[in-house]
Amino acid sequence: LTRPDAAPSEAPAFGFALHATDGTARRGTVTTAHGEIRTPAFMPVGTLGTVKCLYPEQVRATGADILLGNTYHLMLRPGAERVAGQGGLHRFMNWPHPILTDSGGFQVMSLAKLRKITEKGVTFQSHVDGSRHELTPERSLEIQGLLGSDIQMQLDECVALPADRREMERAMELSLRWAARSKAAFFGRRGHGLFGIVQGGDDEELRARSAAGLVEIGFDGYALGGLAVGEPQEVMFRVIEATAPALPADRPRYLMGVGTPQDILGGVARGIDMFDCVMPTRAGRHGLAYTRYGKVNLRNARHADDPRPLDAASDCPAARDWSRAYLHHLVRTGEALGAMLLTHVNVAYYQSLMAELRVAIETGRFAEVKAQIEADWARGDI
Ligand SMILES: Nc1nc(=O)c2cc3nc(NCCN4CCCCC4)[nH]c3cc2[nH]1
Repeated sequence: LTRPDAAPSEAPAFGFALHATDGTARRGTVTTAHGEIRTPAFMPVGTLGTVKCLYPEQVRATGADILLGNTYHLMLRPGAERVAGQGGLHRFMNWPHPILTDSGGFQVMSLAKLRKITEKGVTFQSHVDGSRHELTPERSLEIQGLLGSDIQMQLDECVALPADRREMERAMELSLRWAARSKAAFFGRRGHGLFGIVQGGDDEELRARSAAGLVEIGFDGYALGGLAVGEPQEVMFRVIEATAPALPADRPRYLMGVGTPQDILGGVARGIDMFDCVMPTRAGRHGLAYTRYGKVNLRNARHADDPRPLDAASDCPAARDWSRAYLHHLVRTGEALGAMLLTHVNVAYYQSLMAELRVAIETGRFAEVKAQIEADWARGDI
């Protein structure tokens, strides 16, 4: 197994250092009990304690500093107390680096049945076996503590867009009350942080009230929730532009559930530090590759006799050492290696994009690097 978790007394304090800015783009480092996170950062999603189709060491080799896990899924299977009994999620999945866990509210609304939201919390039926469960701000943090996650998220309510203003206001104000309860319930072991989540839909006044309320309570970092829920990209960017400046510059900013490479590039440009999305892993299992020159659908017959790798210049073996013809064959036949290789390609591409942006901000060349990346995407895969 991996090295034993750092004893609480040795763990460094949770922190964020801002090293450089270029316009509104930021380059920083988050410090946690399980190590440092270079920002801007992309978190591969490991919902059930695994980044699907990859070994943890492969994920690490792509440059990922932190993974995302889900309270909702892990509380149902295998159960938070069971994971704690196995030494916590880091040891359970053999990932000795930082882990962030989502709080479960969003997943309940998108997956569970018979959901009921009250002031106390949310009750729901498991989408797995119909069993009944309750999540409150306090229980969500208890679960995240049992999992041992380094960055814990408050329980919140995310409304789908478009929504009417009263609905967005109600959910935002409930989330703020749950934020205060989360702060009171959070026993942050050394090196562990609690993030508040800004809500307010696409209404800039509600977003400003939510941000101000969270800053008043005080968190180790601030997430922008309620986005990537069906709104156009320009609406998401407008909300980020209205919200980011209202958040403390010396705390990480995390845009939840985002997104495509284009969304991430625009988010970094507007001052976002952390991202997560199922896109690279899910797309890999469906035969879709992300490359420097855009997306390549390996199901397409045009690849059947193409001897070229996806990207001969990549340092990811999956993008460099196999032909498109072979990848096409694996995808068409539904072979497991197809999902494994394309997941590896995609996670490695997302990490190479983040690494390129971190260097661009450090060297004051963000605008020209952004333009070159967008030109390469426009050129397309030839
Ligand atoms: N606690 C919490 N609060 C949110 O407001 C939230 C908002 C979110 N918005 C997304 N969007 C996910 C979009 N994703 C794009 C690729 C296909 C599957 C869905 N994930 C989210 C997760 C979230 N978690």
